[in-house]
Amino acid sequence: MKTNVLNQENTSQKSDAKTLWLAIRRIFRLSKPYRLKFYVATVLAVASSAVGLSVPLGLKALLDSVFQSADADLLNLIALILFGLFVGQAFLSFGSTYWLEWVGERVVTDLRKRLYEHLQRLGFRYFSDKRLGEITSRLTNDVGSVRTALTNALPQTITVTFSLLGSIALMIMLNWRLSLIVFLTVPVVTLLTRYFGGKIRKLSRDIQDDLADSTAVAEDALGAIRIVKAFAREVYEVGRYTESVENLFQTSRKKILLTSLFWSGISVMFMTTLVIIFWYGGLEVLAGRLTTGDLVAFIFYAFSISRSISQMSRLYTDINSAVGASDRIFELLDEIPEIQDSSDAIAIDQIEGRVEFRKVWFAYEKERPVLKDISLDILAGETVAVVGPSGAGKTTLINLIPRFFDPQKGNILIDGNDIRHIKKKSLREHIAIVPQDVHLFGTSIKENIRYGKLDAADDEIRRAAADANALEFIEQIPQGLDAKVGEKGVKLSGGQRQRLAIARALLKDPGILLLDEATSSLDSESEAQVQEALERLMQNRTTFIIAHRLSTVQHSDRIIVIEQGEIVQQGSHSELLTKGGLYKQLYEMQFREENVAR
Ligand SMILES: Nc1ncnc2c1ncn2[C@@H]1O[C@H](COP(=O)(O)OP(=O)(O)OP(=O)(O)O)[C@@H](O)[C@H]1O
Repeated sequence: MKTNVLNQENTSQKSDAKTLWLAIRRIFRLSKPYRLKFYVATVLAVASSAVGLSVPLGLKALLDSVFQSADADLLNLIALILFGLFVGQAFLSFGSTYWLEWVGERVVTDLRKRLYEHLQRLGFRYFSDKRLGEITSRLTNDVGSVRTALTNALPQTITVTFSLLGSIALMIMLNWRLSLIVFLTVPVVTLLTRYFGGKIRKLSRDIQDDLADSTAVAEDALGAIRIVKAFAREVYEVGRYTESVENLFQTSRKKILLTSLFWSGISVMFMTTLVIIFWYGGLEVLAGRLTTGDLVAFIFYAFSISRSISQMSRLYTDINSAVGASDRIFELLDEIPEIQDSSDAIAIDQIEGRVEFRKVWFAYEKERPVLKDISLDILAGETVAVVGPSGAGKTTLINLIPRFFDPQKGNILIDGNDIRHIKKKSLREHIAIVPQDVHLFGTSIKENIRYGKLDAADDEIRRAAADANALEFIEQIPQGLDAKVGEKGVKLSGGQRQRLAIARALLKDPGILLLDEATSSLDSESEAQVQEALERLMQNRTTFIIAHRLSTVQHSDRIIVIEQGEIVQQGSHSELLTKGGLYKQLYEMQFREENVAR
């Protein structure tokens, strides 16, 4: 039983060391494009430590010239040389610091770009499973840790190892018996480092998780500030945030405690060793086996060894911290985008707009199909309303057309081409969505409309705004089209935002239009204006409309009724009313409710 536990510990230590090593290699690989600069900087840093190593020898010569040879000229010369060495060291260290930091910042910039690009490629599923704050935390906080590993930890490891080995060699040359005392501490330090290193790495990952968690909590609440205020939940939200940052504090405190304990332990050990060296070295000088210069040089090397070993231990903890954070970055970079272009995917220039669903099955989670055996054949230019109870699968159905998700079974075709064989970018160029909850970017109204066609000229934008019934209200705003939209468009009403979204879609001029409850949250005056704009937008394109209010979809060419992921009815409004069934029930229920409301 006991051996089993030991074996397990052994294996986990080995695999720990392996993951650590793999992560370091991966972090190091990020600097590949700047390898030359990195190597130059490292060589400069090593040269600077080499100069540092020669300083005690200079001091020894200086002291011996005074105490043993009593030679003033030699003393002057050595002092000059020492001064030269210090100046040289300063230059070398400037060069190495500058270039290492340069490489670090460069790698961080590249990594941020790469992460962001990767995030943009990931599918909907990834974003619906994660909180936004968690993702942004990776872009900001975690990337910073990789920078530390690359600019500080890795190069320092090289220079510290160099100066450690150099000091050891020179020390043995000076007096091997005295050196033995220093070496006795090595196994203890190694054991301590291994023990604390693993724990610190785990805590570092926990810290990054807690940090991400608190960012997510804040972003959640600040993003929904209207709801927070409407429910007067400011104090509650402060409480939620406080709890998460306090958690972070507790984890950080544990890490600080462990790091400081470890550090102080090492420090005490080395100071004790130094005292022993002073004492034993003094005895050797008294016995005539060591000169004063030798002893001073020796003490310098012992200091240098002590500094190198404690630096190494610190570096080990730093690297462990960085690896903890970098795990999260690499995890994100390794996430494979769910929706990818197949190798034979084609780009399409123009589309007619015929949409076919062939026996389509879709599930978000295994064994729980949300769409079941959907078959549809929609003609180009047709207006199709998708109706049904809440949770029936309406949004899911239209989300499959731009490939936000891929069905598990069956195919979707546009103009006879399976959408899996159309380049994703090209497919989405031909589809526009007007959702219920319009998102506006924090730029100008003009830029928000231009999002539909990035190279649109100003007069095209103006025309689109006019056709979307938006120009009138835009012109009442002092800066007009150039007015900035507040974060998430808080300065505009729901109906105004809808009309900007319509202008955006008009500019895009897509073959297929998806309207997801576009008018459901508007009052009747706003709705009339939006409805009119929508009708203009729907002309000559295949349109799918999801609507809860059936009065808005009566004039559609076809109404599809979905219940629990299945198409239960389809036909025109009058056909469905005559046939009876779910549509008639839903319609009569709403008709009664609207009459009561009046
Ligand atoms: N990202 C998701 N992950 C897991 N399940 C989901 C996801 N999105 C939707 N669902 C589930 O799939 C089902 C269909 O959802 P969908 O949004 O398509 O319905 P809907 O008919 O548009 O509903 P509503 O009219 O209320 O908007 C629901 O049971 C919903 O809980």
